[in-house]
Amino acid sequence: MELRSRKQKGKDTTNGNKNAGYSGSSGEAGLSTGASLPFKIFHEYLGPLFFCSVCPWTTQFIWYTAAKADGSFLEAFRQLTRVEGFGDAIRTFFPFPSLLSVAVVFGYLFFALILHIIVPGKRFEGPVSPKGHVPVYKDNGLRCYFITLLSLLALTLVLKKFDMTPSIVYDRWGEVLCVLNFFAYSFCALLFFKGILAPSSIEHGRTSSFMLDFFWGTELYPRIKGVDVKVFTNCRFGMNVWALAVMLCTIKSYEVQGQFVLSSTVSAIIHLAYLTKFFWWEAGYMRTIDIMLDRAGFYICWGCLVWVPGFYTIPSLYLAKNAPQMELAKGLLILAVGLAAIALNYDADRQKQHVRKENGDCQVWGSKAQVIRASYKLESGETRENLLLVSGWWGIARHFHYVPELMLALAWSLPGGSRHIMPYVYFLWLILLLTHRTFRDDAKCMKKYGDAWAKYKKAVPYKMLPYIF
Ligand SMILES: NC(=O)C1=CN([C@@H]2O[C@H](COP(=O)(O)OP(=O)(O)OC[C@H]3O[C@@H](n4cnc5c(N)ncnc54)[C@H](OP(=O)(O)O)[C@@H]3O)[C@@H](O)[C@H]2O)C=CC1
Ligand SMILES: CC(C)CCC[C@@H](C)[C@H]1CC[C@H]2C3=CC=C4C[C@@H](O)CC[C@]4(C)[C@H]3CC[C@]12C
Repeated sequence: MELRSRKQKGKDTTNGNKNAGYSGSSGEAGLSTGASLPFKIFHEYLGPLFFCSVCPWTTQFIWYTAAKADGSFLEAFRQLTRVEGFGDAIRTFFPFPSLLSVAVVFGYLFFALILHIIVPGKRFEGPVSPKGHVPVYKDNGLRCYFITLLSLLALTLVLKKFDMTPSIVYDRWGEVLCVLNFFAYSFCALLFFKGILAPSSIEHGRTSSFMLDFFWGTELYPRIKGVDVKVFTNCRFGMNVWALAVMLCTIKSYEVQGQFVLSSTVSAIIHLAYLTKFFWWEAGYMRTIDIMLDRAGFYICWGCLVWVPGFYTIPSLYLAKNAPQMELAKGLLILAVGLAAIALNYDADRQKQHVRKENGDCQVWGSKAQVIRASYKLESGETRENLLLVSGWWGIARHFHYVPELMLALAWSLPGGSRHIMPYVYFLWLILLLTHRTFRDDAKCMKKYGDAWAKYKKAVPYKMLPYIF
């Protein structure tokens, strides 16, 4: 069972726009009163409405391109122009789910939930929130991940005895995404009301816009029956389904080609190394923007329930049917670059956390860690202190660790070759997401640390790449 939060459940109906907390975890989505009206309308209504309506079409279109148009967006668009009216478009891109697809989705949701509840893990605390809430978690991510992957391998062997294959899920991917959409939308609606009517902690609130509340969420750390919602949607569901999808696509590629092809195998190994690293470091993930800043709304929850399975899997979905031949030397080089980038990205995340754990009393790259002691205030007025690392990876640029993140994404896309743009779409998306994130994080830290952050910015002036950005 998920451990209970240390802080007592509390009520706070503060308008999310106007919270004065250090990080704006409750108010970050809101606007300062000085924002112009068109911007406010876009930010609070049109933007969220756009994402909530366009994103499901995007993931279905991706599936359609991989499954029905040989990975060619041009061909998929050509076919799109042939559909007659909105109803026909819906039928084409949102295939009516079979019983099997419903069983696969709900069966896996149930499996993941049970696993999360019964698999033991060490208790640990997340960072203190602006209102003083300290979320408590159990560290069982890596165990759940390995059990999940082993279960798929066992299932594959059992099905083989009956001349069946789990890659049937790949063949029904369009339907699976439809079921996931249905579930994710309903779940986000439930979370919206839960955050207003029965919040799990003091970190909740509303803005003046219903659309923004649905998109961004009404609660930062919701729990249902003791289970942390974001741990479940982001880690137990999203990241595990990503790994399962990579494996299913590799099995599909094996069936299509009659052998393991180097290109799809290299891409799969880099993916699985990355995902294993993620679960190894899962406790650290509880200290990132997704958890500290983003509430449990459409963005994070629908994102991890549908966008991760439907969009983050693009290179694998493409390679399942279109894996090109690749020379051994090229494959090994890509593999080496991908694994090195994963190690580098992990080391940067680890370095920052290690220095804080040791209170700066440690070595970074062979010399004493250079730090800025940054104080910040909780909404209660209580003052706390955090260390900002100024040496090591964090002295090169303020988000230098995003560079290896991009490199590894490129490494698992390159095996797709140069016939189509499709395998690179995830990489292109990641450039936008991470660039935007450097601005979001700067704004968040400036608000939290003030002068200390300004001092860090002066010492480390570049956001991601020295002399460039
Ligand atoms: N594939 C994907 O879609 C994405 C992957 N990622 C990956 O997820 C991981 C986490 O990234 P992300 O969530 O963006 O968060 P970061 O790891 O960049 O963490 C940001 C937080 O770290 C703290 N911090 C910032 N600078 C310093 C410093 N110099 N010293 C110590 N602490 C500092 C601040 O939090 P505090 O309040 O504690 O001070 C800041 O808000 C990365 O590996 C990233 O590459 C990230 C985004 C998308
Ligand atoms: C509504 C959609 C258009 C947007 C949804 C975005 C989210 C699904 C993603 C936003 C940030 C992403 C992540 C952040 C950090 C991560 C750590 C990394 O090691 C693994 C990946 C990830 C968990 C990643 C997952 C998707 C997001 C939450």
